[in-house]
Amino acid sequence: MEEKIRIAIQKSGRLSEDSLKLIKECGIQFNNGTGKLKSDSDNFPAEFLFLRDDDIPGYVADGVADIGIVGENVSVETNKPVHTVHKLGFSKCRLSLAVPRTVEYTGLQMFHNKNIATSYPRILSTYLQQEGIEAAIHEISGSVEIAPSIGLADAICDIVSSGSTLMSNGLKEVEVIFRSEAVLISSNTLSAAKQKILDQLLFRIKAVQAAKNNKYILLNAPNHAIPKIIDVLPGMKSPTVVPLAMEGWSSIHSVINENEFWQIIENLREAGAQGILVVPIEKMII
Ligand SMILES: Nc1ncnc2c1ncn2[C@@H]1O[C@H](COP(=O)(O)OP(=O)(O)OP(=O)(O)O)[C@@H](O)[C@H]1O
Ligand SMILES: O=P(O)(O)OC[C@H]1O[C@H](OP(=O)(O)OP(=O)(O)O)[C@H](O)[C@@H]1O
Ligand SMILES: [Mg+2]
Repeated sequence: MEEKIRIAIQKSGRLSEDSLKLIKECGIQFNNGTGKLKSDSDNFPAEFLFLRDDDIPGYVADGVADIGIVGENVSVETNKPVHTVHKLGFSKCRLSLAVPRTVEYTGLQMFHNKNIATSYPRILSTYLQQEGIEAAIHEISGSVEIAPSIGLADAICDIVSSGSTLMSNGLKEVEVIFRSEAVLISSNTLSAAKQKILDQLLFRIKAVQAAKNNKYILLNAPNHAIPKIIDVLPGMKSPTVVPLAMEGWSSIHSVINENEFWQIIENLREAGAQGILVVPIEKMII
């Protein structure tokens, strides 16, 4: 029988939608109808398991799943023997210490002998130990932000993204202790056949990510401006230059990175570029 890789994905929550989107962008089809907890792909050697995110590192470590998508926060907190294969760039958040808004924050020393509520006791205790702070950690599994207002703790350590949950619970963020994003994790003991499937999947993921981070650019320029424009454009190897029907003009094509996008556009205009078109890239194989 053909070998398949078992991929664990969060059933529903903050990671689910982007995880499914990434799999789809990798061209992998499967049916994840409501309530379905297991599904086979019909065009890639993979089987999907839909699980609670906290259980994913454990399943991957035990070999029940071969690979999985989880937040780094959960992977580090659960401390299971798994390998982090690749950062996926979504579900970005931070783990922060927060105190009631009315408290004047004077520094980490303030947490000495205080009671801190969190769902991340391992990450928090490692951090406090490194910083030489002795505090009591009160572990709770959810709705952590409520703890100070009901007298359960002096402070909290929880996930923050926009900060709006902290704000609506009368809290303020005072220290970031960990930054997280979704990661692909794998078992430390993959068979050679499964490793090969993982490599194929990774190749596709990297092509999808590269496409998102880059844009295809087309522009027109008078031929005398071409050397200056080529200096500005990076290109995958070097820009493509093709003559226009109009004598003395060319069309130049290249690929530019999202991060340097506006600076490059400005430089191109200064160098004499006209009619600049920027289009998204579907997949990019470097
Ligand atoms: N507000 C947020 N913004 C961005 N990423 C977040 C946010 N909250 C959580 N995450 C990331 O998404 C992961 C899953 O969050 P979610 O809230 O869905 O977990 P959960 O409630 O424990 O889900 P489950 O029911 O699967 O156990 C977190 O571990 C974290 O990495
Ligand atoms: O800074 P913010 O943008 O407000 O995001 C932070 C909140 O998001 C997460 O909870 P979520 O909304 O996923 O609910 P949950 O606690 O039920 O998982 C997290 O546990 C925080 O409470
Ligand atoms: Mg969970």
